[in-house]
Parts: sequence; C-alpha cells; structure tokens
Amino acid sequence: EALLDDRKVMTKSSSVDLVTQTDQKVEQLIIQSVKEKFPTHRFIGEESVAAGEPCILTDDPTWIVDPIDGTTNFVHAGCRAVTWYSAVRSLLPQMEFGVVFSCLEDKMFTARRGSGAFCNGEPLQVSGQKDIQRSIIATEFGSNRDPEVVDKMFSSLRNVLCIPVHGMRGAGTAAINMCLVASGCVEAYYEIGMHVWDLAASSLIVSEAGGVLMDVEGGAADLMSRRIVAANNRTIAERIVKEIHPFAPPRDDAPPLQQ
Ligand SMILES: O=P(O)(O)OC[C@@]1(O)O[C@H](CO)[C@@H](O)[C@@H]1O
Ligand SMILES: [Mg+2]
Ligand SMILES: [Mg+2]
Repeated sequence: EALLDDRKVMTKSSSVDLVTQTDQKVEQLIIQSVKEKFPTHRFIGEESVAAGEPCILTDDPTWIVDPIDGTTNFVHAGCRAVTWYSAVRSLLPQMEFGVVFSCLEDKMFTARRGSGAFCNGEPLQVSGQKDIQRSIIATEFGSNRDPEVVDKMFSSLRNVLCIPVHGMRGAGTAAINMCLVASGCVEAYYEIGMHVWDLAASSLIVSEAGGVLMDVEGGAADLMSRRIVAANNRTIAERIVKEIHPFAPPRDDAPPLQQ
C-alpha cells in the first residue's frame, strides 16, 4: 500500500501512456548491470528512448529493454508487472535470446535462438489448434485514443470476434500475451501500436515454442513497424490477417521529427 502511495505516475505520448519512477529505475538497473559485463554492447530501452536516446539497430549486439511491460496494470494493481529484456544481433534483426519475467505469477520465460523456449525451465509448446473457431485470441487497445484509430481497432476486434472465436483476452501487456501464445493458453495475439521493446524478447519465445510471427497484412513480421500477429501456426495467423483493419503508426526507427 505504501509503495502504491509513493508511486509517482507521469505520462509520455498521451495522457493514458503511463510511466513511473519504478520503470525508470528498473531500466537503469538492467542497463548498468549489463554494461558492467559487456561494456561495448548497445541498448534500446523504452524509458531511454522516451528521454531522447535513438531507437536504431546496428550490427553491434543490442539489448532491447522494457523495464515494466504493463505499467498501467502496475499503477492500478501494484503487482501485475513484467520486467523483460532481450538481446538482438545484426540488422535483420536476429534475436539471440529473450527473457520475460512475470512477477505476478513468478514465471520466468526464456528462449535462446535454436534451443527452444521455456517457462521456469519447462519446455514450452504452442497450441496445436488449427480451427480458428475453437481458438482464443489476445489483443490490446494501446494508448492512442484518436477516435479514427479506435474505430479501426474496434472494427478488427469485431471481425475477429465474429469469426466466431471462442473468446478474446488481453493481459494488459504484449510480452505476456505473447508468452500465453508460446504456452498454448491462447492461439494468437495481434496488435497495432505497441513498440519493439514490447515484443522483442517474447517474439523469440513464440518462435522457439513453434509459433509464427507475421505482419498484420500478411508479410514478414518487422519488429520496428509496431504491428504484429503472433500465432500458434500459419493457418490461424493468416485467418486473423484477413480480419484486421490495418493502419501504420510511425515506425520505432523513424528519424525524430524536426522541431
Ligand atoms: O508502456 P508499457 O507498460 O511498457 O507497455 C505498453 C503495453 O502494455 O501497452 C500495450 C497495450 O497496447 C501493450 O501491448 C504493451 O505491452
Ligand atoms: Mg511495454
Ligand atoms: Mg514499459
């Protein structure tokens, strides 16, 4: 309770895009401790980018950090927070490993390229369901309250729901939604508007658990594009793509607007 009272809530891109001192402190803690071991590595951190650091991938090993994914949950409920980080190498980008920690459930999700995905050391496998009408799909509404954008999100939501699917869910964090796909708890997750740090670690966890990643228009997934479909298999992913009303938010690696 005292911690909740102490929590200073600030806003970023909009009045519903929240950040706390805890986000900033956790990010600094992760970056500092990695830097001590790997002084030449680079970082893309959510709160560092918010403070003006660049969001670009180079050929250097780069750690992509979201200190708390689900800050809104954290602010409201105190405990529904996730800390995660991942490292990528090369411009493609080639993810080397990903880590998502769900402190609510005390679950550590990990994946290393080519070595599978795990939860607390137990191997993960996506759902074997091929019938979208027997599936649960996860999504989120993001922090953009522009009515035109909200209309597009609602149109996609309506279309997917009316396929019909068994249900739709949202954990309030992209990272955990993706881990739910990797664990076989939901068949797919899609969203437009989240950022590279929301997805980087969990994208490897999904693919190492046997899942597929796709752009919302069906092409190759691009983690800087702020659009993703993550599914248990290609059949389910392609069916969802048919129902999504696509739009393209400014890319994470777009040059900053001139003042
Ligand atoms: O700012 P945060 O808490 O790191 O993350 C933002 C986020 O929780 O909001 C989105 C909702 O659209 C999620 O998909 C995404 O993971
Ligand atoms: Mg996040
Ligand atoms: Mg965050």
